[in-house]
Amino acid sequence: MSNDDNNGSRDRRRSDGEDDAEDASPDREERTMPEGSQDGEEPDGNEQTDDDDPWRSPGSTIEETLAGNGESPGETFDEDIDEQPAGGDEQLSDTHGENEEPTIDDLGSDVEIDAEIEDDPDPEDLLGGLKIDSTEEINIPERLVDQVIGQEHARDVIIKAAKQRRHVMMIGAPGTGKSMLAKAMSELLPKEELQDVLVYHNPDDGNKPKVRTVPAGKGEQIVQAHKEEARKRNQMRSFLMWIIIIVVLGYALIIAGQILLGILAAGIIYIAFKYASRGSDAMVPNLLVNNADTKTAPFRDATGAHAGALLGDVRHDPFQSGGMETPSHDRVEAGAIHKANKGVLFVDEINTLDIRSQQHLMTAIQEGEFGITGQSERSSGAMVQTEPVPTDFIMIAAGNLDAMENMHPALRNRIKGYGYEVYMEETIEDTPEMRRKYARFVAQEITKDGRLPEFTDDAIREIILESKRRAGRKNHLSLHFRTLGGLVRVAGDIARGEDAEMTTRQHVLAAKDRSRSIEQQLADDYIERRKDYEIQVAEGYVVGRVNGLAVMGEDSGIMLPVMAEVAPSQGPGDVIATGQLKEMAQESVSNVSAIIKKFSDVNISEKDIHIQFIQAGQQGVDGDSASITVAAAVISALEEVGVDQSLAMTGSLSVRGDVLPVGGVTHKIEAAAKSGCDRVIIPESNKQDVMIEDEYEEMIEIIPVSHISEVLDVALEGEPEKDSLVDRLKNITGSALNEGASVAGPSSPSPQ
Ligand SMILES: Nc1ncnc2c1ncn2[C@@H]1O[C@H](COP(=O)(O)OP(=O)(O)OP(=O)(O)O)[C@@H](O)[C@H]1O
Repeated sequence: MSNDDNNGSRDRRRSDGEDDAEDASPDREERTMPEGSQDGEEPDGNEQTDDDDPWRSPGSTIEETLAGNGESPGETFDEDIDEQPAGGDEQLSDTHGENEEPTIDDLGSDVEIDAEIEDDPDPEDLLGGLKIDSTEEINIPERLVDQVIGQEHARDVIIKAAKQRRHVMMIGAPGTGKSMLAKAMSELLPKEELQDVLVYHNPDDGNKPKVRTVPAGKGEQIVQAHKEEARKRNQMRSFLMWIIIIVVLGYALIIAGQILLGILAAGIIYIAFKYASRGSDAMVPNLLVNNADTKTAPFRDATGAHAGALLGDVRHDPFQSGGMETPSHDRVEAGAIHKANKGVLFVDEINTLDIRSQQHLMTAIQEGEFGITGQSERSSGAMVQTEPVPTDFIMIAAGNLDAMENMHPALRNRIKGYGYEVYMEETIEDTPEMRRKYARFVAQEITKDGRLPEFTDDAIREIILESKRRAGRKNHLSLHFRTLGGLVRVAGDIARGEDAEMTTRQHVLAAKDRSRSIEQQLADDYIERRKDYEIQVAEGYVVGRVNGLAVMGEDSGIMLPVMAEVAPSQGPGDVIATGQLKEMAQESVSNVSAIIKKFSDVNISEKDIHIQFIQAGQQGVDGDSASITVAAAVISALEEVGVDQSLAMTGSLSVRGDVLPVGGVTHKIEAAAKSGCDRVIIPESNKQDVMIEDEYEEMIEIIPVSHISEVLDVALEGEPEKDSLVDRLKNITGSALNEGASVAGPSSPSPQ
C-alpha cells in the first residue's frame, strides 16, 4: 500500500520486533499490514529456478516413475523431490512442523495497544489515556487475530477450533467481524500441512481422471517436468519425422521419379506424427490446487457461490471426437471446497446455498474428500467423474439468526457435532482499554484503506463517541465495525478532498451527516414532508391521537402517529388495524384490554377498536415499541380525553401495565425533537441508553416511566377526568406499579 504524499501519512511501524529492521530503512515509505490478511488474496505465481528442478536426472521417463506401486506420485519421484524443504509425510504428521505449537494465551491474549499510555487514565478521557496526537503514533499488530477488537468469546473459539481443527458457526449482525475471524483462523493453521492436487489422464477410462496429492510446491515441479518430458519427446518425434519425410521425398524424386506421390506420402507421415504427438501432451497432469506460494493456510470465501464454484466442475468440450477433443482431466476445475483443503472454507449467509450444494458440502465435510464432476447435466463434463479430491477444510459458516433457521438441519448438525457455535456480540463494555483499542481500530482502517490522511486525536475521540451512541446502551461501545469503518473512510475522504494534512473532528462531523443511511435520509425526508402537510401535530390536545416513535433500519428514528377510534360493535368487538402493523396493534390492544377491563365500566368486548398508524406504509418500520402508544390512544378514545400532541412516546407494554424497555431510544428521541415535540416518554429501564447529540438536549425533555398510569398522567388532558381515570388505573394496578421496578425489566428488550 503506498502513501499519497498529500495525505500527510507517515510510516506506521508494525508492532512485532522483526519489522524493526525494515523500519530502520530511511527510504521506506510504505505502511504495512500482514500480507493477504485483509483481502485473503492468493499470492502471485511461483518463480521456479533451474536448480529446483527435480527432473534433472535423465533416463527415467515420467510414466515409469509414476507407474511405481500405486502410491502417490509425490512419494515415487526421485530423491531430489523428497529432499525439498516443502516437507514429506513425516512432517505432515507433526501438526505445527518446526513452529512451536501456539498456546491459547500467546494467540488469544488481548494485545494491548502499542502506543504511549497514561498511568492512571481519566475515566472521562475518550482516548482511554492514550498520549497521542494522531493515529500515526499507533502501531498495528501483525496478526489479524490480534487486530480483532472485542468478540472475546468468538476469538477464543476460533483459536481453539484452529488448534483442534473444528468447524465453527458464527451467527450475528453484519460487519461484526465474522469473516475477519475466519481469515484470522487461516493464519493460525499450520502451513506445513498444505498440499497440491494433480489430476492425471486415466488410460483405462478417460472419463475417470486420476487424482494425486503431493506436498505443497511439488505440484508445479511435477507439471513442469511432465511438460519438459513431453517437449523432449515431441522434439525427438519431429526430428524423426523430418528424417523420414526427407528420405521419402528423396526416394520419390530421385529414384522413383514420382514427385506427387512423394509429396502425398510426406503429408500423410506429417499428419500421422502430429496426431501421435498429441498423446504425449495428454499425459501432462492438470495442477488442480497449487499451494506453491501460499504463505498461510488457504482462506476461501464461498459466500453465494454457485454449485460449480463451490464443488468443482468439468468444462464442456465442444469437440468430443475426431482427435480434436481436450482430455477430460484437463477440463477439471477445482471448487472452493478443494482449494480450501487444509485451510478455511468460509460461507456467509449459509442458508442461501441451494439444498443440493448444502448436501454435497455435508458429504465433503464428512468424507474429507469429494470427486469432481460436471455440474451441468447437459454438458459433456457431466460424463466425467474424477477420483476423490481431498476436502479437509475447516468450515466456518456464518449468517444472522434467519440463516440458522433456514439452513439444512443436517448440515447444522454436522457443524455442531464437530465444532462450535458462536453468537457474535453487538456491543462491548466501555472501558479505557477498549477505547484505546477503538483508537487502534481507526488506525487499522486507515492502514487498510491506504489513502486516508491520519486522524487527529479529536477526530478519533469523535469516532469513539459515535460508537458509544451507536451502541444504544449506556457504558457500551458498538461492535458494528463495518459501518464505523465506513464513517472513518468517509471522514478521511472528505479530508482528502480538501487536501487536508489530517482528518479532523470537523471532517468526522461532516462525514456523519454525509454517511447517513438510506433509512436516516428517508426518515429525515419524512419528517420534513409531514411538516409540510401538517400531518405532524406537535401542539394542543387531540382525542385518540398519540405521537408514537419507531426506528427504521438500525439508526433512524421516525415519529409515527397512532389514531384510535372506538365504536359500538354489531357483533363481538374486534380490533381493526390496517397495514403491516396489524398484528402488533392487535397484541397491544389485547394487552391494554386486560388493564381496561379492570378499571373501566366500558365493556371493551362489545366495541370495535379501529387503529391507524398514520403513514406507516413504508418498508422497514418496526412498530413493536409502539404498544404504549396504542394503549394510550385506545384509552384516550375510550374515555374521550385529549392527548398532549407536544409529547411523543415509545415503550413496550406488559399485560399488567408495566412499561418495558425497547431498542433505539436515542434515535427515537432525536426524531421526536426534530419533529418539534417538547417532551418524550421512554421506559425507565432505557434511561441509561440515552446518548442523544448535544444539539437535541436543549430541545426536548425526556420523561422515563415504568407504568402505563405514569404515561397517562403525563399525556392526558384536563384534571378531573384525567385524575379519575389515572386514579382508577393506579388503584387497580397499584400492586403492579409498586413492584414496577422489579417487574419492568425482566423480559428481553423488544427488538426495536
Ligand atoms: N471485531 C472487529 N475488530 C476490528 N475490526 C473489525 C471487527 N469486525 C469488523 N471489523 C472491520 O469491519 C470489516 C468488515 O467485517 P467482516 O467482513 O468481518 O464482517 P462480517 O461479520 O463478516 O459481516 P458480513 O456478515 O456482512 O460478511 C473488517 O474488514 C474489519 O475492517
